[in-house]
Amino acid sequence: MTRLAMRRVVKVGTSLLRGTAARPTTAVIADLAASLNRAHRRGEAIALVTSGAVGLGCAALEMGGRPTEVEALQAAAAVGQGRLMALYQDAFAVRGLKVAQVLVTRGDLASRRRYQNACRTLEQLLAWGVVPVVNENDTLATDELRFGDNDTLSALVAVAVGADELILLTDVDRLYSGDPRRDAGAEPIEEVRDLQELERLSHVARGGGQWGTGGMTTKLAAARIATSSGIRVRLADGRDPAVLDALLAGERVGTVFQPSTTPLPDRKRWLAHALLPRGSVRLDPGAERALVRHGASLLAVGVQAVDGDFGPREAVRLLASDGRELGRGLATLGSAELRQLMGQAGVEVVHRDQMALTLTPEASDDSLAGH
Ligand SMILES: Nc1ncnc2c1ncn2[C@@H]1O[C@H](COP(=O)(O)OP(=O)(O)O)[C@@H](O)[C@H]1O
Ligand SMILES: N[C@@H](CCC(=O)OP(=O)(O)O)C(=O)O
Repeated sequence: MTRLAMRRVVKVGTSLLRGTAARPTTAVIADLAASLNRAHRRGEAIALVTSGAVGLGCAALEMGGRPTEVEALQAAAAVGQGRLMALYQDAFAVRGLKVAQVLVTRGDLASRRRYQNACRTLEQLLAWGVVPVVNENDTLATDELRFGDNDTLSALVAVAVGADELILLTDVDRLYSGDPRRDAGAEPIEEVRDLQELERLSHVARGGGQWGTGGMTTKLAAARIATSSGIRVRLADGRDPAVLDALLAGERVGTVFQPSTTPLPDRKRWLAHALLPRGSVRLDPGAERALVRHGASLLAVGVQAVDGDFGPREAVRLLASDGRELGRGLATLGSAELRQLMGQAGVEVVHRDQMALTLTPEASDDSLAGH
């Protein structure tokens, strides 16, 4: 069935939600509700990914800065998350819109079953015209199973709902060639056309402000996940309420990251981006060419090295001989057995159907040219 109405995921960062003396958090959320309501009335489906639990918790607890200890962050999030939802609920209710709280951890989305569950629940909420308000379950997430920033989470939510567009609202008006806070000569970048250009820009990204977590680094990682899944990404300044209206009207504001014209199919999106790799397998140039150019399965004969400790059917990173990530997949063999068998002919390591490559053949050709 083809969907006619636009489907968008809007991510609102901590830097924005904390508000300022001139525009407090309640005003930020009221403006968001007004803009999203206009899109909703046009029949568009919207999911919101919101930060702010830790920030609002800290404000409620009258802390001067963001604590560094995990317990304090998790406890502050428990205080702030309820407040955050109350603010959204009130602001949206004024306009007759219903919201739903959805809290997830990285571990939830890495499990195929729970990921599919999340997809179904989100789909049901959108079908009811309810706005899902998604955040990481900060209070329970453990170090190895957490996102930490909401950029990556928002990209996976966009993948999960099959969004057309992901809008990242933050406190800077677009991507620059350096952090504009520190580098006055940083040049604006208005369009990133494809994954290769995105890879080339990875060095421009720096960390975030005092309250934000990932800065531009995680926004570019989110753009990589979304665009390789066929989702357009727009990065813009949410401090001016008119900006979201302009974005929702399709106007060119901020930086646009164009979607891949050859997006990964559904299941492979999950394989490539939601799975948590337990180790990595390094390929020789011949194996890289066979996978990237010819869509072949990975055989032990092309494996140069095995890192980490993984069992059969667990996720691994597939690396080129120079360390570039080619993609991810579910291993047929565990790491111990693979170490014994690597270099041998006729042994399958990752079947092509259980593998998602995120490096384009062109980018691979560029780097293989030296071999
Ligand atoms: N290349 C860059 N272009 C634009 N902003 C950058 C860049 N590198 C770092 N930044 C910083 O990233 C910040 C936004 O990230 P962050 O504070 O994590 O916000 P959020 O809470 O919205 O995710 C900006 O305020 C800016 O100072
Ligand atoms: N889940 C956290 C948000 C983490 C965070 O700050 O992310 P980001 O807004 O991407 O810098 C919270 O609600 O406080």
